[in-house]
Amino acid sequence: MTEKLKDDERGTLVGPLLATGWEMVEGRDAIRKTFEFKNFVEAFGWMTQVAIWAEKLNHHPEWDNVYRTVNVVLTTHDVDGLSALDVKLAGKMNSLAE
Ligand SMILES: C[C@H](O)[C@H](O)[C@H]1CNC2=NC(N)=NC(=O)C2=N1
Repeated sequence: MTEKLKDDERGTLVGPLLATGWEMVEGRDAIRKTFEFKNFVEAFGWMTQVAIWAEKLNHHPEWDNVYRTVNVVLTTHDVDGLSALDVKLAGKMNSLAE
């Protein structure tokens, strides 16, 4: 069963993500990041790869895409806050965008 991150876990698990452009969402227990790509095809290709991982993890982003920009919010709806799945998917998104 997925659990909401405990306070003492957040520094070690979410902290490193904040150093890579992720930030806390105001008023939500969620993280957000804007990814910029060379063009729409690159952006959509990345979204496609992420979508496959989201299905594999059964954990899905809240995202929108305008041309070469993808705005992403991650949170775990089942626990109404951040979980290890958000950390895992955020890390995967980062590595797929490198
Ligand atoms: C039924 C299905 O397993 C659940 O709705 C999964 C799907 N993907 C999900 N994605 C996210 N971000 N949070 C969830 O709680 C979640 N739950």
